[in-house]
Amino acid sequence: MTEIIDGNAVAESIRADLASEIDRLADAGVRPTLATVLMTDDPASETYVSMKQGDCEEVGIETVDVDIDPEAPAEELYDTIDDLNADDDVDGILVQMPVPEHVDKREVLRRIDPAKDADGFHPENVGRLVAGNPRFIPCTPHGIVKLLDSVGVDPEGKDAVVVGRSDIVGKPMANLLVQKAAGGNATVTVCHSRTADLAAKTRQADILVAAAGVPEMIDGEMLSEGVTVIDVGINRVDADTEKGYELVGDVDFESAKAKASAITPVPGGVGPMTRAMLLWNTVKAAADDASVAVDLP
Ligand SMILES: Nc1nc(=O)c2c([nH]1)NC[C@@H]1CN(c3ccc(C(=O)N[C@@H](CCC(=O)O)C(=O)O)cc3)C=[N+]21
Repeated sequence: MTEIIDGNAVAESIRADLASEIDRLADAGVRPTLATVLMTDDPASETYVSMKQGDCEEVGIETVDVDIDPEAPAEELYDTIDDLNADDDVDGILVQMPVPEHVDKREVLRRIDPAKDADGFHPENVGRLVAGNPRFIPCTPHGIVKLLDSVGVDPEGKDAVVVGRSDIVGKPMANLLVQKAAGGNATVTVCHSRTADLAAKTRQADILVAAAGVPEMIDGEMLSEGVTVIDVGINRVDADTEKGYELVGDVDFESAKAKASAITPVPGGVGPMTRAMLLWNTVKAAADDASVAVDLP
């Protein structure tokens, strides 16, 4: 029987644990606050940001919600970041990606105070992760480590194959899987659009993480029996539904499920975990700032 990994349930349990740590912080007079900055009209981005705000409300994290006209000069975003950095009430900052073309994305990531970097994308935090001394771990790969743990899959000694080398998922995922710490000690192969004979690599996988952003590119033919499949893809494809689209992953679910011992669905797999670990980073930022000890899940 293939286990369907329930990201909603794991995320719910992490939120419950975080909520009790947030109560503990409240006793110490600390109220974690996350600022979200949205500089786009993209409906998917708007949906994600409003879901993140709903999660915050559920666990007792305050939110500051900044909307910037996508046509505004880049300086407006840079100034907003400076203001949020200087605001003692703000613990975590998230600038929703992608930002418009005329904004320098690298400048955005550099500009966020690394101590408030709820995404873990600042070069200092990336460096710390690679050096084996992480502070904020990027939310999607961090959530995937928790999902593997939830089904008792320990990466140690296993062959892990990551498809996709993005800065926000593929690269930090590979780093976590190879690190000398819990959730790591795997043998990691990172594949991408220039990989020759992708299927030969993916068939080696005990753990397959699909994060290329290409709908259903990984199918059962490319997998070996017993693999654990983690599907990071959240692709909106046109469909005859009420919303006019449906969500599909980077994995062809049915054929992959036939080979897998465990697999994440889309939706309801990795997505909810990305949001849960954003809360985790925000609580950590607030606790570190106030020098209050917390026991994070
Ligand atoms: N600075 C920044 N940080 C991010 O973490 C970030 C970002 N920018 N830009 C966009 C991506 C995408 N992302 C998602 C998170 C959760 C779901 C999620 O919860 N999905 C639900 C369903 C969503 C739906 O119904 O549309 C699920 O998979 O079950 C999706 C996508 C965070 N991102």
